[in-house]
Amino acid sequence: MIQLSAVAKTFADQQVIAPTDLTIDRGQFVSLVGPSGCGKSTLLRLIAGLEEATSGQLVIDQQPPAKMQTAFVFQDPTLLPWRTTHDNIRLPLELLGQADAQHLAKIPSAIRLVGLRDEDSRKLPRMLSGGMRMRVSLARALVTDPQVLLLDEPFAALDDILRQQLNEELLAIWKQRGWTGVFITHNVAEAVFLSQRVLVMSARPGRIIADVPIEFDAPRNADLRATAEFAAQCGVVSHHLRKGAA
Ligand SMILES: Nc1ncnc2c1ncn2[C@@H]1O[C@H](COP(=O)(O)OP(=O)(O)OP(=O)(O)O)[C@@H](O)[C@H]1O
Repeated sequence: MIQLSAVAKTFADQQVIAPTDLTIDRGQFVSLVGPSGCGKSTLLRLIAGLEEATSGQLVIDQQPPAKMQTAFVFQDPTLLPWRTTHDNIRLPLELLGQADAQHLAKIPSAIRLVGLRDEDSRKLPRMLSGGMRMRVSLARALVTDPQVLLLDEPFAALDDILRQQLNEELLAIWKQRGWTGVFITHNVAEAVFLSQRVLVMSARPGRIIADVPIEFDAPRNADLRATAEFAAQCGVVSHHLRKGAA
């Protein structure tokens, strides 16, 4: 469980995040939407332990976040160009001192989990499409079996159909692996499709102004996007977004 109690963040006298209380249950998938610059990435970095709160307390399963196993996926896949798919995915295991046979054996299943083929494991990033590079980035995050997966606009650079396909695959992986997910997006439909809750932040200093439960049953697929209920949920989130940006 991720728990924030009155967590605030200030950079050089400018408050970016106003005191915020938030609880995210273990295994929940939550999206974070809000106007540009409202502090979404900063909140994610606080959860990852990459930034320290200026005040308040943030714990994951009662521990400070730096001690927990979290993994990040960014919009830019940031693959090392001289390393193959396999060796890019191997990198976090090396950094964690886990480059032993038992851990390395997880790489082929991570490659298959994200929809890549075994032969892709020998390719360099320049030989892969944008979507395939994002899959490698996702596999690199998942190979360490994180408890918390933090995703900062991972699919923003991809075309819409591929983005929808990756949304569906991400949900299937989440169901299978059960990590806690915190997903930043500017796309309301993406947030509603993926999440059990959509948190809406206000303009800076960021505050959570709405916590919208999304209760669609599994499986969530392309048919769901075409329903009136889905459009209505997107409308609710958009309404809060407009209020928060004002
Ligand atoms: N390390 C830092 N030092 C100083 N200011 C920072 C730092 N990191 C973020 N900021 C500022 O904090 C504010 C919030 O940034 P953040 O990236 O969290 O917003 P965001 O909601 O993710 O934005 P976007 O949607 O455009 O990606 C911005 O004004 C940014 O310039």
